[in-house]
Amino acid sequence: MTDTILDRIKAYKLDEIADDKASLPLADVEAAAHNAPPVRGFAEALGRAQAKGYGLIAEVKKASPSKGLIRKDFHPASLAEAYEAGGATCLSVLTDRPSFQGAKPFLTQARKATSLPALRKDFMYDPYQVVEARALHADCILIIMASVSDAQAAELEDTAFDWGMDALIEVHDRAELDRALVLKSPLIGINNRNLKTFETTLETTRELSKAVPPGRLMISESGLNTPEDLADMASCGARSFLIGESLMRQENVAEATRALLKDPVAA
Ligand SMILES: O=P(O)(O)OC[C@@H](O)[C@@H](O)c1c[nH]c2ccccc12
Repeated sequence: MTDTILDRIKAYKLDEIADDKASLPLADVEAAAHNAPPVRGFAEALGRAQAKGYGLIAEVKKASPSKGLIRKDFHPASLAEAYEAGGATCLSVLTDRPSFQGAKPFLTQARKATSLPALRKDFMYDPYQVVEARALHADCILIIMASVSDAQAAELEDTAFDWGMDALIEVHDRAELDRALVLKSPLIGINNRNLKTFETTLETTRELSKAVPPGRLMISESGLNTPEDLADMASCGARSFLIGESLMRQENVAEATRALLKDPVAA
């Protein structure tokens, strides 16, 4: 079978982690994590936001493997400020370089420019990366069920909780959702994009949302473009969203964020 993009990402990520561990031992990363500013409650902020409207995790994203360069004029701190001004609840910052042209300092820069909790958006396999996320000031990490075993997922989640962070558990099909529900985290992200084929359809949230039990906080991820899309997802019970590309393509990001969050019925 030919490799999927996810297989290729995993291969270079494991090499990267080995290199990072060799140049900066875990004890040093832990020391940096201990010196990081206090955690901002990520799940708590989403819960509060969606109690009165929508929760928005706005993504600082320069490029992607499927779309190439998304935004030329790219300054993580000013983009984060624009998101906050437009009403975003949380930030997501890509730290993966080979596929997304991200960088680890982008996370620290974006978070520091706002008072919003921030997600480290990367492909996580090793607890080392979770501690590193906190050292970069992350408040939440991503666990992609499509690319980890059950044991790995539990280990990543435990490490996040040990450091006071939240964990967003990402799923794309029913089997991944069932595995995610064995974990402790209340945050379930339904990715509308298949990370193996890049096919994106909101049908994924429409279908999988039916199997998410009450008590979990559902986040619809990827391929969301309009207030009507958000209303569609909300009618399935997903009132929090992870959105990158459609906002990153706009010249005025604050204005675009505000416009996207407008209730399409009231507007
Ligand atoms: O740019 P979009 O279509 O709004 O999607 C954002 C986010 O959901 C997407 O970047 C994403 C979801 N899961 C991921 C895992 C790794 C990298 C990226 C992602």
